[in-house]
Amino acid sequence: MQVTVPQSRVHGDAQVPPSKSYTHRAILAAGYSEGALVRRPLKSADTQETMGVVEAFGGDVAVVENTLEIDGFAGAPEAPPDVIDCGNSGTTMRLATGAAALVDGGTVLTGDVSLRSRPQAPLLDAIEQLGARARSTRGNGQAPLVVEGPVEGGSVTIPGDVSSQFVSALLMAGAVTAEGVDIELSTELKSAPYVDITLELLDDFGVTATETETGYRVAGGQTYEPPEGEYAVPGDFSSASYLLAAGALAGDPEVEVRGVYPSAQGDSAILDVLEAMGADLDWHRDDGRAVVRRSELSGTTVDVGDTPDLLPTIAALGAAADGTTEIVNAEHVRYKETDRVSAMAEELAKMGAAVEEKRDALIVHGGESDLEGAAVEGLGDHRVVMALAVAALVAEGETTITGAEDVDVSFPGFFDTLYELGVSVSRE
Ligand SMILES: O=C(O)C1=C[C@@H](OP(=O)(O)O)[C@@H](O)[C@H](O)C1
Ligand SMILES: C=C(OP(=O)(O)O)C(=O)O
Repeated sequence: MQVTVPQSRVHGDAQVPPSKSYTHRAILAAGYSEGALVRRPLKSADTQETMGVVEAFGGDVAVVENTLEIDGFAGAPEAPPDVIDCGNSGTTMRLATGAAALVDGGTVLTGDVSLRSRPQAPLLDAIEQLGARARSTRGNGQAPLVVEGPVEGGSVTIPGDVSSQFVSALLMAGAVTAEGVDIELSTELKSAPYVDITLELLDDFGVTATETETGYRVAGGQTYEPPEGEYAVPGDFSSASYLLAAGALAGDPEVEVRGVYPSAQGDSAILDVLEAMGADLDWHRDDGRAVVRRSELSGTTVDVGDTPDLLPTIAALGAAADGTTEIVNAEHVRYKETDRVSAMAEELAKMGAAVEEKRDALIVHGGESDLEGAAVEGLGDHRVVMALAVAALVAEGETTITGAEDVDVSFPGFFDTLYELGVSVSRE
């Protein structure tokens, strides 16, 4: 699907969708339990893949209105009856690979063309360190993957600068091993707040895991069980970032974003980034509302080491702001659904932005000329599509974006929400 977004003003209020990261973890944690309810889950393409994983390992997931009723596999995933296809979802593949290490038997995992190009080797290597077999069928560290368990637990050394999801996967699986898992990081950890999300979610399911001086540790023999048998998912700050950015660039005069309560989500930093760029906003933390008014923005420097998913949004903001925006510590942002550093450089350039790409940084020289509507590509990446739609709000004329259906990965109602905020989006 291609969408056309005309230069527009936005006004009104919008509810953010539930968090993708918490939903994935809650579904799998319920899978590791005897059974649990997950309230207000994100229903999207990626979280659907994680529901499939729980079923593949012997659990059951029923969608009943706004709740997932999950029968778990009680810490003992069964050998899946078929190949597990994780679609486009890196989180699903990494968390499922961790669970596969517990299976007394073999698990084969694959995904779409994007996911089959993303790095998995450090996780495979960690599982081998725990004594199981874990291979990439092509020997290139990418899916398809074959994992043959079971592991009993133990110690692993793993780099932290490729994906934090490897750590999250080992912690979630490690809790139900006999011996537990000790993770030593051999490099600095990127995307660290996502491990904090994992620790918080584990705690909510009655599982203890801790940060150590050199990494993380989870004791074995633990049982997943949320209080009262249920867990409610909070709102998603990565998704909120597009709506907040839309308000700052094109609010007429303001947009109210609802469902943004203080959270372990690193991407809540979007509010600080917007303030640093000069946005006029109020974050009412107690009632989870942020009101953002159209503002003259100026460039800033943002380190996205902790917040890789904000890069596309910040790049779009930078293209419309005065002065230079430097997005640094961004090398790991190249290992996503697409290489987002080069994707944003190329697509924003088509809209007239002056963008410089470095291996680990994206430098956007905003305000040198006005953005112009253009034909741009979503490149199979939901966040690229949404960030380009935000830039389109302030680009002269109209912008067409290909692959707009990819928003289904994390924010299925994204274009409906823009429409409700007053943007005459057309789809073909
Ligand atoms: O664990 C998670 O929920 C996620 C971790 C991050 O990935 P990396 O840890 O691979 O950077 C993030 O980019 C992704 O969207 C979601
Ligand atoms: C990178 C992302 O997700 P995943 O790693 O789960 O594919 C994302 O949502 O931006």
